[in-house]
Amino acid sequence: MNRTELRLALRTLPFLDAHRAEPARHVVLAADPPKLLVWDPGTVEWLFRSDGELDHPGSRSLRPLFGPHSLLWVDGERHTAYRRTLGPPLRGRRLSAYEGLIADTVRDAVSALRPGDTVGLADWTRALALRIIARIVLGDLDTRTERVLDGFTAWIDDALGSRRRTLAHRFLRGGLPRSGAGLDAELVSWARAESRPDPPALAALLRQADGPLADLPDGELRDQLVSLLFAGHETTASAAAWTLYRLSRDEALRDEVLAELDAPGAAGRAAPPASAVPLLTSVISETLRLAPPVTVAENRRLRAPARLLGRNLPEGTTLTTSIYLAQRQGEAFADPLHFDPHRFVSRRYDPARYLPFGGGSRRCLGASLAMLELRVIVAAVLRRREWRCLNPGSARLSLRGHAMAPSSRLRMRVTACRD
Ligand code: HEM
Repeated sequence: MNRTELRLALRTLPFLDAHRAEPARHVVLAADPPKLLVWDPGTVEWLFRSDGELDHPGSRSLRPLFGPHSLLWVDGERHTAYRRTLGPPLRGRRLSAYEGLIADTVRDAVSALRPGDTVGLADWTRALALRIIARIVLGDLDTRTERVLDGFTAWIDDALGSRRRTLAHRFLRGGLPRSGAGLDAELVSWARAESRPDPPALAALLRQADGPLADLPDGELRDQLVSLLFAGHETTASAAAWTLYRLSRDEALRDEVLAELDAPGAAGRAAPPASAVPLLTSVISETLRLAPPVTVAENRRLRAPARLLGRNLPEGTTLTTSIYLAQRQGEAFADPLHFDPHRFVSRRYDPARYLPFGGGSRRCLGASLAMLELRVIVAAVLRRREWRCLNPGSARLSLRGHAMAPSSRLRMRVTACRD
């Protein structure tokens, strides 16, 4: 790791902010083999369009956590088979089958919030999002599986919970802590157990898959479970926390969103459709713009030389798209550092400039699920509770592994129940 990469690893956000106005819209991180961080829209568009001819090697920090078989970095027919198995249930009409399960999980979490309670916002949304994705991936929860989730959380906290510890693990101890054979075995046995048939647990769909995914070995199944649980909760939790925080700080905006939730089309629906709540959807979109939970898309590596960014780049070059910087450019977003949800109402942005879920053939598999969860969580909290932030000074962007989450110090005090 050279000095530029070290600066990026140690002081990520200051490093990125310092390059925001860089006219070339890329930074060379390493020379041999070349590694570039890019946010030039033409290059981002090319990368997404060329995805089928690129390798996706994964990142140094996440690869050891998710394992070598994770669908995040397999390529070719195995990757296609994973997307064909897991993609359709997570969008369109099949996704709505999970609405009840999501709404029930959110209802229980909100019911537990009593007036006078103080909660760490990031931890609260993280625990909730993990319960939701665990029920979608693995099936329903009982006391034994609750303990498995506790073990999963303890492991992820150890690996990523503190930036300093994460860096110490990586640089001083030779890598992030592994999940351990016990936790892996428990996850696999949960995934292989009979689960509710409807809506199906994603693990059951993997168990029943044929073609390249028939008879998945335990090790490969474990990598997909960890990948789905992790990718499916840290991200959504971060977006939920930021959205709830923004709304708690802006009463007028909160009242506008509440009025929308009371209007025909949304009233009485725990999972209001996006079309019925355009302002709420815009608040979420603007939150994902300024605080993208995933700051960089997956690494893309050239299999053949290419001319990009005015340079001749050799085979083996790694290009990493900076979602954070792409979404803070003034030519696409007027007054780019200002939080303004109305910029998203009845407006769509170029997918190479607004890309919280990445793009191309690796675009986030859970994008529609995440947006649905966010609508359900925000609608339930706004309708049923009033709370205020006790320490807005802690509402700074901070990194947790690759995810950009609010600091775990950010606390909310529940002031009233509306039920
Ligand atoms: C707000 C929430 C979320 C955000 C911002 C987010 C963002 C992303 C991004 C940026 C990528 C990389 C895309 C690329 O490189 O082009 C990705 C990949 C992925 N995400 Fe999400 N994600 C979210 C929620 C979820 C959820 C709920 C799931 C659960 C299924 C999920 C599963 C995945 C998977 C499996 C991939 C790898 C796709 C592939 O390589 O084919 N994500 N996500």
